[in-house]
Amino acid sequence: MTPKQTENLFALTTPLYYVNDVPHVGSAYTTMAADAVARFQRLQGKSVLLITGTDEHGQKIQRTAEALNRSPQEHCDQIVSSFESLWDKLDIQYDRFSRTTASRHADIVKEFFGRLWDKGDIYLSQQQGWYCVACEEFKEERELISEKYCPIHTNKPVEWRDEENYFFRLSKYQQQLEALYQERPEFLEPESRRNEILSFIGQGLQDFSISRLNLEWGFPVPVDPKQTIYVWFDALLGYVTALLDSDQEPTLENALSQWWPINLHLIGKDILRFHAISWPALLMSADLPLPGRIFGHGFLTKDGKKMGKSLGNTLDPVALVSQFGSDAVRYYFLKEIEFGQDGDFNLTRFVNTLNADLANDLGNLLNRTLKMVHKYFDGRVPEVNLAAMAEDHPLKSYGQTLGKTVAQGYENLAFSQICEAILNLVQAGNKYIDEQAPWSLYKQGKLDLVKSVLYSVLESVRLAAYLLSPITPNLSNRIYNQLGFSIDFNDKTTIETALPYETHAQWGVLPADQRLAEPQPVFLRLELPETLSS
Ligand SMILES: Nc1ncnc2c1ncn2[C@@H]1O[C@H](COP(=O)(O)OP(=O)(O)OP(=O)(O)O)[C@@H](O)[C@H]1O
Repeated sequence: MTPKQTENLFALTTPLYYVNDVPHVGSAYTTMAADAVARFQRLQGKSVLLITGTDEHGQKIQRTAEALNRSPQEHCDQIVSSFESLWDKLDIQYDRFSRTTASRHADIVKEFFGRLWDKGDIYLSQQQGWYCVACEEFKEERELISEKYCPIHTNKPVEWRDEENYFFRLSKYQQQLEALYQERPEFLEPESRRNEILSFIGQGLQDFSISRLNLEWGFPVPVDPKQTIYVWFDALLGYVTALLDSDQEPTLENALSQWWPINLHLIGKDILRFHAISWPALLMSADLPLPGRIFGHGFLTKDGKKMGKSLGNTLDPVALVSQFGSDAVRYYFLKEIEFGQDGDFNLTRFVNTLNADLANDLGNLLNRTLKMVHKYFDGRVPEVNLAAMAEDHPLKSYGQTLGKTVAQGYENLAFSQICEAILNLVQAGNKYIDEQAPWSLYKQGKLDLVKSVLYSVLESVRLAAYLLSPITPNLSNRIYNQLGFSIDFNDKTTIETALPYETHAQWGVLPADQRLAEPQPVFLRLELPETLSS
């Protein structure tokens, strides 16, 4: 296999979402995080491949389609379009949308199955156990709630299964998996998830079935077409199929030639075992290198329960975006729920956070400063001697190190800390301008001081807008435009050259004499609605 050709590539994935229903804010959560990482990596000059898509096979989808009187394919097509349209509304810049019903995916799955078969890692045996169709997963009896529900889907009882299936020899990879987690602790984050998986592996891994009888909706097992390939076997390989260019022959060699191994899989903790145990073991069996890193984040909850399509307790992201805009939704979820932890949604907190952080602290600071620059300096960035500014200047000293801190935050997927660190600069800007009172300095004729104060505040707002741009690209665009730049954070073809991190994440980038636009509110205050409507 050709190793990854250059360090300059960064491939990442969201889960391929089940199409049992339209997406909800939970599906959006992982995708917004993935998009923020992808945008940050582009600013770092990387060529990025952001993969999202849909998992369309299996009993869960077949039953959903039957209940709606649609053919499974027709059903999948309808739901897929709602995912695509939500990603557009949320400004998600994905590069590949992988559908597991694509014919090229069938070729990849067949070839992969063949590798494992030739290795002797697949065999026929009897499968007995409790199956949760909503998870598409067998459950241990001890995991069940009231003896019949899986811990997540407490509205759909598990079903007893007793059938002959093909099995994958997971147990053979027990030691290799243990070694993986010992040698590469960063393979799975956060630490709490890694501990959970280590304890699961420590109990002893069992082989698992990778085919189903009496299920039409899926790919036939290549060696026995009466059986259908298990949805998760096929879904995980959707990440590999997505790596093919549209004009490439669907072979494993082609798929793995450029972007493999994928750098980062972002998932929710519900699908942790599939990614942290089954996926590396399947890849080990196929003699393929493993992905760089998996991050299993927490759940958005409603009344303490995971929001989900199967439970039906979801929040409609389309309604949220229509009412408040995509930046607001992206900022709120990434800032207010620590990535890795669970968090409940609260509409009042949503409105208050956005008004406080983006409308007041950031937006007003820019607005009032711009007004003064228009009044005192004819709307041009005042010229200052940056080198002469004291090293302990509160904005300069913080601004000089912020780019590094924030880059570390994006690498660590610490979105909440990133927002806090940027907000600290903005709040320091507000405090500084109030203390310095440039309007009084102007009256006293201290023009050099006025210039220095206004420049350092504008530069702080610029830096904040730049560093926030992976999370709030439209707000950052508006701020940059008011500061006189004609650069588009949403143009991923030019961003690498027009807005490189190594330059724009520094302090002192705003060019003297640059003409500023007329001040306009960059983030309108939100009103608390009585209800959310689509
Ligand atoms: N409540 C949630 N909080 C955070 N992420 C979620 C949530 N619900 C879904 N996700 C994201 O979607 C992935 C699961 O996708 P899936 O299509 O199974 O959605 P689902 O709504 O959980 O479906 P179901 O309720 O039928 O299990 C998770 O791993 C996570 O990435």
